[in-house]
Parts: sequence; C-alpha cells; structure tokens
Amino acid sequence: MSTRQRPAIEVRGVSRNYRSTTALDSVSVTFEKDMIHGLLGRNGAGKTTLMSLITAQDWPSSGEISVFGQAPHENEQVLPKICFVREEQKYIDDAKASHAFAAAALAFPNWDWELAERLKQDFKVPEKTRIKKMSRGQRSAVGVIIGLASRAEVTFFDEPYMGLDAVARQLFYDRLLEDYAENPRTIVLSSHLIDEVAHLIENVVVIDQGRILMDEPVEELRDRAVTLVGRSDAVAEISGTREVLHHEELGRMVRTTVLGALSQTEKRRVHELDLDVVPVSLQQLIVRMTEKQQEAAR
Ligand SMILES: Nc1ncnc2c1ncn2[C@@H]1O[C@H](COP(=O)(O)OP(=O)(O)OP(=O)(O)O)[C@@H](O)[C@H]1O
Repeated sequence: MSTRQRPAIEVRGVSRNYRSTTALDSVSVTFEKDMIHGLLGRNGAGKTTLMSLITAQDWPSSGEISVFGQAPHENEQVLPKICFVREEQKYIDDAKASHAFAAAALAFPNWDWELAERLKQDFKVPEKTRIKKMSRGQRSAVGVIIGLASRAEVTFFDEPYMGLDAVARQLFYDRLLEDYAENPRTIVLSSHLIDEVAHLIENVVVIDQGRILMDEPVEELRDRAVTLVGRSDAVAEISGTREVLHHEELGRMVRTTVLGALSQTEKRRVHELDLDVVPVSLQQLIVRMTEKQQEAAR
C-alpha cells in the first residue's frame, strides 16, 4: 500500500458555467497537505471561482470536490477548517476590526488572539475606524490577519496584497512564513506577482481559461531552465541551440535564460568560461511554459 497521504483538497472534473462563460472547464487538481501552493493565472483565468467552489461559497455546475475526504458544502465538520481571505469580503455594517476578529475567533477553533493582536500592531490597523471606512490597504490587512490568526487547516488567500504597500506586503510574506514554519498547514495563495511570491511557494498550479495548465513542485520547475551571465561569446557557447526564454544585453555582457538543465560537462565548461549561473525568474519561466502549452494545445 502507498504511504503517500491523501491530499488535503481533491477536485475532480469540476466545471462552473455562468450563462455564456465557462469559468472552469472540467478541472481536476489536488492540493497536498501542509504545503504552500501558488495558484497563478491571468485575469479571468478562474482562480477565484476555483477557490470559491472549494471553500463552499459557490456550487459547481458539475464534478466533485473534497476537503479532507469530505464534500465541503454545508458540512459543519469541514467548514471550520477552511478560511478564505478575499478582497471583497463582506463585514456587517458597523463592524470594526475587533468585531471581525471576534467573529473569526468564534468561527475558527485554532484562532490565536495573541497572534492577531501582534499582527494588528504590525500592520497598524486602526482600532476605532469602521472597516467600511478603512483604506483599501487597511481592509486587506484585516483580511490577512484573519487568514493568519485563524490557523485554519486549509487557508486560501486570494490576491491578499491588493492595496498593501511594499512594506506591508513584505510583512505579510514574513509573518506567513514564520507562522507556517511553526504551524504547518495547507495554504493556497493566488497571485499575479509571481516573482514576489516565488520564495514562499512550494508547488505551482497555473490555470488558464478555466483549465489547469501546470501543476508542479517549484524545485522541479526551476530545474527546467538556467540563467547564464557573462561574456556574450561564452554564453553563446553554452546556450547553443537551446530554446532561449529571455535575453538581455548589458554592454559586452549578456544574461540569457535557456530551457534545459546543464550536463556535468557543461557545468565544468561554465566554470572554465567564468560564467555565473543565477536562479531563474519563476515569472519568466511560467509565462514561457504557459505560452508553450497554449501553442501545443492549438
Ligand atoms: N458571478 C459571475 N457571473 C458571470 N461570470 C462570472 C462570474 N464570476 C466569474 N465569472 C467569469 O468567470 C471567469 C473566471 O473568473 P474568476 O474571477 O474566477 O477569475 P480570476 O482568475 O480570479 O481573475 P482575476 O485574477 O482577474 O481576479 C471570468 O471570465 C469571469 O468573468
């Protein structure tokens, strides 16, 4: 028998049709337990729809979803384990941050007040302002705090950085990693800022026009390409006939990203030629791999 544990989330053949739009087209994907997954895709790709279905805020037109082996819809055993942080979260009319946190504390059994208080200071969330009157960034901070302090076994962050400035975004990434290290759980983060979340995510799911285009561990993805920096003739010797994903010229120096890992012989040659091998930009890699998949599907 396999020792592999069952994924936290299983989506099988799920479609969601709106009148004239197929937001999800027979999607099958799993999200492993205790991992940070990146759910990436262009505007309108179907990310929010997929997250809404898994978190039982919407019903699929067809297909099956299970979270910890159970259908999440109207399931009181599963729903307290799921937290969904999204921009257009509705709060009761006069709610202040403290009211939203109190409601979350009731909804999520693992809620941590100490963490919520600390994050409230970190993000400088105003005490007395009603959420309705808060700035976009302050409202995002309230959502992020609920997502982290709920310590839900499955947490979805749908582009949580909307309106957050660079400092607040970094704070969110840092606090997420710190808390995840101490309390591993299943986190799905949707984002357009691929390079910004690249160091956080362990697995990448790319969705496009309602279909899954890629589902792969980040480490494996990174090994698919290499970026070489150095003299143009030396880089050209190694890049040879490989497919170039990206190329920049900086005077006599070039920076080229090519598909395919380096062989041992090539690695030695790279050293002799005094070339630098730098980590690949996940954004470039995903954009190019996605284009290739789309070309192949045509
Ligand atoms: N309630 C709805 N009624 C009609 N069409 C909808 C509805 N919700 C989503 N759609 C459509 O379904 C598709 C997927 O939308 P979705 O919000 O899931 O995309 P997304 O990947 O989250 O996009 P973004 O990155 O722009 O937020 C889009 O074409 C969208 O217009």
